[in-house]
Amino acid sequence: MNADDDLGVRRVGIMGGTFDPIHHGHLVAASEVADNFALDEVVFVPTGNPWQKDRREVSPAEDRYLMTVIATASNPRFHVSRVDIDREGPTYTVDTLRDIRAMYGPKTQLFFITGADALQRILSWKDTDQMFELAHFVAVTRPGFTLRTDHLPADAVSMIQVPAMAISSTDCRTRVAADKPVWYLVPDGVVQYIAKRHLYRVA
Ligand SMILES: Nc1ncnc2c1ncn2[C@@H]1O[C@H](COP(=O)(O)OP(=O)(O)OP(=O)(O)O)[C@@H](O)[C@H]1O
Ligand SMILES: O=C(O)c1ccc[n+]([C@@H]2O[C@H](COP(=O)([O-])O)[C@@H](O)[C@H]2O)c1
Repeated sequence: MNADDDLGVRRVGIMGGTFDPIHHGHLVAASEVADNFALDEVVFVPTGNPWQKDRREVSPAEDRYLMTVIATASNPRFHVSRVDIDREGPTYTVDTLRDIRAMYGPKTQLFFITGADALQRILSWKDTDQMFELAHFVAVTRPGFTLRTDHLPADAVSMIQVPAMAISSTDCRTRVAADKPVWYLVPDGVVQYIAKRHLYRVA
């Protein structure tokens, strides 16, 4: 138990991502941050309209949402929120944080989890000053990317080292398209969901 528990403050992690598909890199990142920051829970938030991704490549939101539900179902501290997929327009993290805060109430401390690659682009996101006021940002290491925070306000971001998972959603999609396996890169249920819905097949 930490000091915040005594005051009734709930520590909630937010793992935002396009999750097309969700893979073990996402799950390890969330689990490691939950452990390091004594989080009560982590809410996975699939994007609605990820405006910085190439839209042609993004699968329907309901497929990405369901894969996220399947991947997180076995962990009692992992949850999935529809706030970003149910909101119209481009997905901005400042809106995600406002919506989650409204749902959880003022006695909540929010921790937004992000990989090293996303952190490099974070100053191009919308309303970053407000974003940094709404949550503490936790950046995790990712193979192939340098984790640095010298361009960001010192007290807004923490960095942690997580076990290296050289997995990306892009690589998973490419593998499925080439008829190569994604077993053990993504949870078993997600492998089966991809096959059932014929996701990432070229024809
Ligand atoms: N292997 C990984 N290790 C650590 N963090 C990761 C890893 N993969 C993704 N992340 C982080 O998870 C968040 C969501 O990532 P996203 O859903 O875009 O997956 P992705 O693998 O980067 O996708 P894509 O290859 O389609 O760009 C981002 O903050 C990203 O930096
Ligand atoms: O707020 C923004 O402008 C913004 C711009 C790009 C990405 N994000 C968020 O960063 C998270 C990871 O995004 P992505 O595109 O790497 O899957 C996800 O929660 C996005 O909503 C947020």
